[in-house]
Amino acid sequence: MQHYVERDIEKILLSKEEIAIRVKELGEQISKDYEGKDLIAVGILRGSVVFFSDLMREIKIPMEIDFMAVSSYGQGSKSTGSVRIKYDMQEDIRGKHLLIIEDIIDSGWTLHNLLEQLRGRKPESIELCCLLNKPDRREVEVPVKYIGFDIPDEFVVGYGLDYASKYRNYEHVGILKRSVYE
Ligand SMILES: O=P(O)(O)OC[C@H]1O[C@H](OP(=O)(O)OP(=O)(O)O)[C@H](O)[C@@H]1O
Ligand code: HPA
Repeated sequence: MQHYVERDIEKILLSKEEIAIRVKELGEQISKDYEGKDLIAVGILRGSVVFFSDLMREIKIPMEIDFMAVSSYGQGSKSTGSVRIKYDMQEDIRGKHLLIIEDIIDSGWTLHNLLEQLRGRKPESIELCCLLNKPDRREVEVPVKYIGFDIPDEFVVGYGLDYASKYRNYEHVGILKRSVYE
């Protein structure tokens, strides 16, 4: 059966096979960097769920997991200011090494604002891990230690990423046809 997403995408940007190779590399790097450390990985809902579940299985050291859901104020023309926490993590991160897992960094405001808030909770360290990075869209500098892929300024869906809450359940990352959103 043809996947419904295929009707609406221009082309596949990253196949599930390419993604799997890169996710394995990231998992190996994270496993080395955090060996002997108290690691907690926190996934940002909802876009990161597919990446998160694949990545955690490539991390070969003890770890905790948790989740948050956030939204930036002023979506569209995303502005400075705070991020609204819609669902907070359940674990206390004081003294732990926190690794935030995101699907994509675009303007950078979501992660910039989230970092500000989480620093106040006094984790031992905080690092960011994003599957996708759109460097051409950045409005604020954000230190992302682990990046899966730099991608062009195109709207992408699949592997957890959505447009209007659809397309998350597509196994590849595809470029959405402009006719879908213009
Ligand atoms: O760098 P920025 O310009 O701030 O954009 C990146 C954010 O936008 C997306 O979230 P979205 O609000 O679409 O929520 P979702 O994860 O539920 O899809 C994505 O998951 C990041 O959180
Ligand atoms: O290209 C994208 N796709 C899905 N969600 C996003 N949020 C920022 N950029 C994107």
